[in-house]
Amino acid sequence: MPSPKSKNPVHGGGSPVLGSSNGRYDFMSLTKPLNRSSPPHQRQGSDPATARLRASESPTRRRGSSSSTGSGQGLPEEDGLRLNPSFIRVALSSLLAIDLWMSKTMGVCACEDSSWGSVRPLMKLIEISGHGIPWLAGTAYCLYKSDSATGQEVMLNLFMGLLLDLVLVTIVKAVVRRRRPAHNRMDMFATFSVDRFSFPSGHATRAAMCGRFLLAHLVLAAPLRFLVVLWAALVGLSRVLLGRHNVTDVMFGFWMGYVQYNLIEMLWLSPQTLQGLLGQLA
Ligand SMILES: CC(C)=CCC/C(C)=C/CC/C(C)=C/COP(=O)(O)O
Repeated sequence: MPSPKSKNPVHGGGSPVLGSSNGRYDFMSLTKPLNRSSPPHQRQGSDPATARLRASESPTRRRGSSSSTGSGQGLPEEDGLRLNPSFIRVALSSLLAIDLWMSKTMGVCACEDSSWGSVRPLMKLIEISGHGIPWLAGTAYCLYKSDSATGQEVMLNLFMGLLLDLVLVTIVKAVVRRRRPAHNRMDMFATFSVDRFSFPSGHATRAAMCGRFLLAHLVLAAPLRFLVVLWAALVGLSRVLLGRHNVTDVMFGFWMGYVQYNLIEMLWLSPQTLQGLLGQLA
């Protein structure tokens, strides 16, 4: 049965607020109970004695109660609880709208005809510098060429980190399935089918993870450290400028890559661990 509020939402008294009914946003009362399905005589605590008892209960117990008194005393709390999901939904929708608007506005290199179309080749060069294939191939080459045990250990862990990154990003993309921005041209080099999804940006996760890895294990000189940070930031920025991603894809990607580096440190493969693993395999 349709709720009387959805028929005439503003006539409920109290302050109207946004809420969702049947997937559409309606106005709801802040001061009237929402559940009208049970008749008033079946509601708990409708007699004055029970209402007094309930009023003396601790806030925690009152919060746990699922009924409305109709007296107005416990209502703001209960309504507050009911309103939270709607508020979160409205906040998320607003954030999403801001994200889409910012991403579209910033996608100034999305194609040659775009306002910054002339910078597109440079952005695509930065894109390749954060691609998985050059990173995996370069790390494998350094691992092969390295003649010190420390060098091999570092390169091996970087390689494992890059594989871990590919797996985690693939899983998250497959679960979230967020489409790339409409203004993106799908002319990326060497992509998997899951790369038609945009959340999170694989380039951003790689840039953050490899950036942290380089700073912690390989790059010591201050100017070079600055360049590493600049490179990671440019990789992220280029994803939005090229129209490949929304801003939130890149921000989440940076966070995910940052956390992935912590995972590499936790799972760090020492030469002893490696020898043990290889020994078990042999
Ligand atoms: C050896 C092997 C399995 C290599 C795969 C490397 C590869 C194709 C990585 C995909 C890189 C890519 C296009 C990621 C998408 O990045 P977004 O920033 O657009 O999410």
